[in-house]
Amino acid sequence: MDNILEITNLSKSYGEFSLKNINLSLKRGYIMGFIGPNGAGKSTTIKLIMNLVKKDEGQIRIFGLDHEKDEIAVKEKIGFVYDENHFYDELTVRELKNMIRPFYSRWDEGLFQKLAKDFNLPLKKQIKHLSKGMKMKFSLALALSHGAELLIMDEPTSGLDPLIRNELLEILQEVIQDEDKSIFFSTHITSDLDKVADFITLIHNGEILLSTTKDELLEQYCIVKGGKETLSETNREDLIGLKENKYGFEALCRNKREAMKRFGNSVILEKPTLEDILLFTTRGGRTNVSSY
Ligand SMILES: Nc1ncnc2c1ncn2[C@@H]1O[C@H](COP(=O)(O)OP(=O)(O)OP(=O)(O)O)[C@@H](O)[C@H]1O
Repeated sequence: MDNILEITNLSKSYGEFSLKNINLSLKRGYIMGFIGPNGAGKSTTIKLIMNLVKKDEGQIRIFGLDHEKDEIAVKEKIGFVYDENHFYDELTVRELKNMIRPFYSRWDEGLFQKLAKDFNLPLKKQIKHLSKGMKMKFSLALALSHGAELLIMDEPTSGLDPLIRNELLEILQEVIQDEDKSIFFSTHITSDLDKVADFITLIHNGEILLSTTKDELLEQYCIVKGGKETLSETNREDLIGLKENKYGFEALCRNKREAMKRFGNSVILEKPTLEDILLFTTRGGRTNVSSY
């Protein structure tokens, strides 16, 4: 297996919040969606990968290299696209591109010009006058023009209107046609991932609750709905995010076959969306989630 990103036993503590023993890996040529509610630890994990904050423990290997010791070599091949205005506001798009370009030995000016055209980037406009969607596309054009093999994107679609979001997702799908590239993409908008993600990693309270292929997740998990009388001490053990009221219950189950065996025809089994999986696994109440 050719892992482009491999995180092993990563921990980081910030007083009240801590990332606990994070393990995940991403293969070359795939898109991983990194989902979790607000404050789950997504940005912290990304900052640790980018070596913007120091880890307490663990190992992060990117392209097989250590992210601290080999930082320069690693960063040449990473495109970091994130959701804050990190640009010099007064510069124009062209001026900023010219400032960034010398830092990358593999810069491809022809590709930048092509992307600028495809994305309709206004080269003469000051950064401060770009819309959020345009800033995101500019950031992506910079990343692709320096030959990034791994795109790390922190909430790239948040705050974008549905049209621009869709456009951005289509661009990502095109990027991934090049089998050498991989994308690690954090979001709390799960519908973005329905379309593009190959793998899903879910983080909650600083812990990875699951990390697997999207198809496996959507095929194996199911929502169980039924009357209260169908719940027993044994069959409730496998239920995730169980909600009960006086009429009945609903919960998520990790294994559709197991749910069929346990409940038979007495309940309704529904196919969950990624959003359902996120909501059931992270909401209060009884949870029972394995770490894959
Ligand atoms: N520098 C810091 N010092 C102290 N606490 C921090 C620091 N950075 C983040 N935290 C805390 O760590 C927790 C996780 O934050 P993080 O930004 O990683 O979450 P997130 O999953 O990206 O959330 P969101 O979707 O809201 O951006 C939060 O409780 C946050 O307050």
